[in-house]
Formats: sequence, structure tokens, C-alpha cells
Amino acid sequence: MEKKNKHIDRTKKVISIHDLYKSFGTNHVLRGINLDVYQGENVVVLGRSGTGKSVLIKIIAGLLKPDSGTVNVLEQDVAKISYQELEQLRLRIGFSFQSSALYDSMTVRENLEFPLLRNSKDLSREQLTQAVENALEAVGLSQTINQWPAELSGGQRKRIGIARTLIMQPAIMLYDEPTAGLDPITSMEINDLINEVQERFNTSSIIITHDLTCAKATGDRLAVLLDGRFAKEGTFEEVFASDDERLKSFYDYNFIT
Ligand SMILES: Nc1ncnc2c1ncn2[C@@H]1O[C@H](COP(=O)(O)OP(=O)(O)OP(=O)(O)O)[C@@H](O)[C@H]1O
Repeated sequence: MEKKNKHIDRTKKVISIHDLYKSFGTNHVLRGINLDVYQGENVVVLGRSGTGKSVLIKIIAGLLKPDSGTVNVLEQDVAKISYQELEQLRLRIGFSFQSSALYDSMTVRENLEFPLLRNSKDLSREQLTQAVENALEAVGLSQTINQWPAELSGGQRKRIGIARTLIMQPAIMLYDEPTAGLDPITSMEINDLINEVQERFNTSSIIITHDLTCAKATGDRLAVLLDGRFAKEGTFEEVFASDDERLKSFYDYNFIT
């Protein structure tokens, strides 16, 4: 799918990270991260295994505390707000984890109802059903409503996981390795879905991956994490036109189409 870039509002920063540092003991993982994500923008964070991509999105979601620096999400400083405010903020952030993390003992319908029942207790049965049907329709899997996760393919489970986050109408989507473990065709479908979600719900997204096909298909902008900092930012073409040998070798080892 061609990306159009028309949806980005550069006057609104939904995520703004300044001079972020995070270490675990002597393991200095993030060493001066700066990143702005604009309304409607898909930003891909690329990096090799263990470079701190997951740590970064956990900090954005308030699941880990930074050692220093500021992390503003939807105009709130995640390190400074109260626990209650953080809980409210998290409701506006949708996570798509590496594993789709569906509950195997629940049908697709029950999996999707679960976050709604936990967070919006006064919904009627009709409203719940409507929300579930809308979310399933958005990911193209209306027919699976009464199925069990075990009956679905890996790609379908991934889509249901995305539907379960969409049901909360998030402003921000965080995708952690959305195409990991999927075949190339299914990966392409997930890439298309990420773009469709962006266009339909006007979300802003951070997509962390080392799949360059995914990065090229979904990223309005790429940021390459190397040695705890963003070594390069720009469009796919800008990043990989660079003379930096580290980027060249990343490209050579990872690009497959
Ligand atoms: N809670 C934690 N406690 C201690 N060390 C941690 C913790 N979380 C992450 N780390 C360390 O931080 C580093 C970065 O981990 P992270 O999971 O962010 O990597 P990644 O870039 O997401 O890798 P991958 O692509 O393999 O998922 C690793 O060295 C990891 O061991």
C-alpha cells in the first residue's frame, strides 16, 4: 500500500521525548533519546535485538521509569503524573505485543469485551456487541466472533489482538514487532492493517521492528536506534541512502523482498 502522508498534523505532538536515559545497573540501554511523534504519524523504531526498543515503549507507556529526561505523552509527563492519571493515560494507548496475548479460555467476543467490561462498566449488552462488531469489522474478521483463539491462524490472532486494543479507541498505538513470526504474505496484510488503522482512526503509532519491509510499508518516518541513541531519522529512503556503514550493514542483513 502506498503511504500518502496527508494525515500528519505537525502542529500537534502526541509524544515528545527529550534527553531520555535508562540503565539497568551497568547496562546503559538508552543514552540520550530525543523523539517527537506527531498526530497521525507512524514512526518506526528500528534496531537490532537488545538495543532497547521495548524498554523505550515501556517508558512511553509508563511501565518503566526513566532515569532522567522527559517523556510527554498526550501532553502529560509520564514520570510525574499520579498513578490514577497514568491509569487513565494508559487507556488511551493501545499495545500490540509480540505475542497477541489473547485469553485462550475466552471466545473472540469475550476477549474483545474484556477491556471494555473492566474499564467502562456501565455499557449495555447492545453497546458491548456493537463495539465488538465494529472492532472486528475494522480488522476484517467479523466472521470469527464466536471462535476460540486456538482455531485462528497466527495472523488472525494478531488481528484480533489489534481489534482488542482498538475497542478502547486509543489515540496512540504501540506495535511491538507486529510481523514477528508471520509469513511474508501475512506480514504484508498486517502492514496494510497498521496503515488502515492509522487512516481510519487517525491514531499516531510507534512500530518497533527489525523487519525492513514492515518499516518501509508502515513508516512515515524511521528512527534507527544504535548504541542507545537515534543514529539516523528520516524516511526509509533517507535513512538507507546514508553512507553510515552501520546502517548499510543493517540494511544488507535485514531487507528481504
Ligand atoms: N526490566 C529489566 N531489567 C533489567 N534489564 C532489562 C529489563 N528490561 C530490559 N532490560 C535490558 O535492556 C536491554 C534492551 O532490552 P529490550 O527488550 O528493550 O531490547 P529490544 O531492542 O526490544 O530487543 P528485541 O528486538 O530482542 O525485542 C537488554 O540488554 C535487556 O536485557
